[in-house]
Amino acid sequence: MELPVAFTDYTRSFMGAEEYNKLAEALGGEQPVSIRLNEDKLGGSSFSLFRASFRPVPWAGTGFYLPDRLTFTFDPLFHAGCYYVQEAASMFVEQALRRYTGDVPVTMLDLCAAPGGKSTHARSVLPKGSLLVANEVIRNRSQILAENLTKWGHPGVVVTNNDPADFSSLTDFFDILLTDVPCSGEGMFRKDPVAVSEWSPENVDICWQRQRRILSDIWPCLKPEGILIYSTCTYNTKENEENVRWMRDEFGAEVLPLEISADWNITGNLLSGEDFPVYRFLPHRTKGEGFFLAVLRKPAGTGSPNLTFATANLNSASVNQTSVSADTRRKSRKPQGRGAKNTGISKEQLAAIHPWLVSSGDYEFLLEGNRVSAFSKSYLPELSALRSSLRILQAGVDVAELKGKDWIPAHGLAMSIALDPDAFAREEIGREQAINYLRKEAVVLSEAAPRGIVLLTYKQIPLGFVKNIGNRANNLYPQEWRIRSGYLPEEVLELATING
Ligand SMILES: C[S@@+](CC[C@H](N)C(=O)[O-])C[C@H]1O[C@@H](n2cnc3c(N)ncnc32)[C@H](O)[C@@H]1O
Repeated sequence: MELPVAFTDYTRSFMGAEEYNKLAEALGGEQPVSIRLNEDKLGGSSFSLFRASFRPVPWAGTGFYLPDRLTFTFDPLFHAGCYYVQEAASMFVEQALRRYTGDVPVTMLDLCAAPGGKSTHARSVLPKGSLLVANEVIRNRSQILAENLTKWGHPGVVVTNNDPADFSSLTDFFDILLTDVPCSGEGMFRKDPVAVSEWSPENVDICWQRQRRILSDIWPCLKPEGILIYSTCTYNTKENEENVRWMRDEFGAEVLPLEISADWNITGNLLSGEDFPVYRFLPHRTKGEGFFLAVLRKPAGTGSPNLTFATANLNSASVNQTSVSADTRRKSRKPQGRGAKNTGISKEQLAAIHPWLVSSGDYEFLLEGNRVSAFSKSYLPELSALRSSLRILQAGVDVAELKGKDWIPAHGLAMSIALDPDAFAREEIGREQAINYLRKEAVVLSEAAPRGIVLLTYKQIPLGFVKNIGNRANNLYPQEWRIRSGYLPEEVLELATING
């Protein structure tokens, strides 16, 4: 691989020639393939099977290296949210979450979340009863984020589409912040040739300045003693150690250690004269791409400082917009609840869909026009506060839409782990039919199949709904998520096959 000369010179200067040469050699080598399984959907037995057959990613309880790339697009279990294809090093976020969350539910913001690798991961690792807000500033990427989180199926998620500065009124709101910031992407050189062609020293400078602006914007939203996890997929110290040092000095943050095993071959601080704990993954030492992570704690009892960060090159957004106190926030706009007025939906109609969720009493059923979603009652004040400042794409489980007199269950419900398994008639289908269904083509079920709304399953995992009218079944799969490729590879390597 031909690397930019300025990158080579700079990286060699802080890594040393020997280490740099090994890195450069590894960048020309093969990329490992890794996935993270969804324990909530697959259950325990899949994990033991995988552990017996594949090498686990040592720092992630549900991560595995695969010998070959699965044919993800044509694997129904991929579309059903049973696993996420994720680069192994970035699964290290799990160590930070496990070390600094206990058993008590937390409110977490994943600020730069699309396409959703770390959000889906965090959602699997956070203490039970926690709320995750997953945000992405770029509109079309936020749709992909929402899709991936819907498929992952956890009900305790809000997806937003905002700039970091839009969070400014949510002071002292989150217990955990994850800032997996946009970066110069040196750690992706092996995976993505575009990252090499787009690299320049000027871009590194733009990146570290943008990262500081993002951090300044979001820091006030962290509660005192809250935890910020900072990560990049780049090697240079400007976007890594120097930004962590800047947060330490500017915000009074404490840089925290993680427990790691020597076998993981993680590299520490490479900034001369500093030894605060940071965690670097270098591809010649660990099986994965380049990754950097540090954990910082906000000092106790400091009200949020009014931080501003100005850069010469960027339009810096001020964070000093009008702030509301936590009390005022809690009194703000209440989401429309059960039996809300002016929707034309009666309490009786709404009651008919409550049994579709397990523990339905834990949820508030929220109406928007003819659509109903279910959101945890424990987080309604937080949802109100989020609603008052952010653009929310989805909150909780999308349950159903009333069409005429009939409730049509939403695809989000089929994907959700909150779905009551006995709520709908089920029909198990084979691979070919599953692919047709995911292409949103017509599906014909067996003569014996039940009529009406039927939940299709593949290997007993819910794939989505159809309305079976006998000679055909109307496909209720979301049009925008359908498999567009008409091509079907002759040999398909899917999770179900390699999982025995
Ligand atoms: C490294 S990627 C995130 C990857 C994601 N965390 C995951 O694990 O799948 C960084 C994200 O930041 C978003 N981004 C770009 N500019 C941004 C900005 N100014 N503020 C916040 N996020 C930004 C990008 O669109 C991108 O989705």
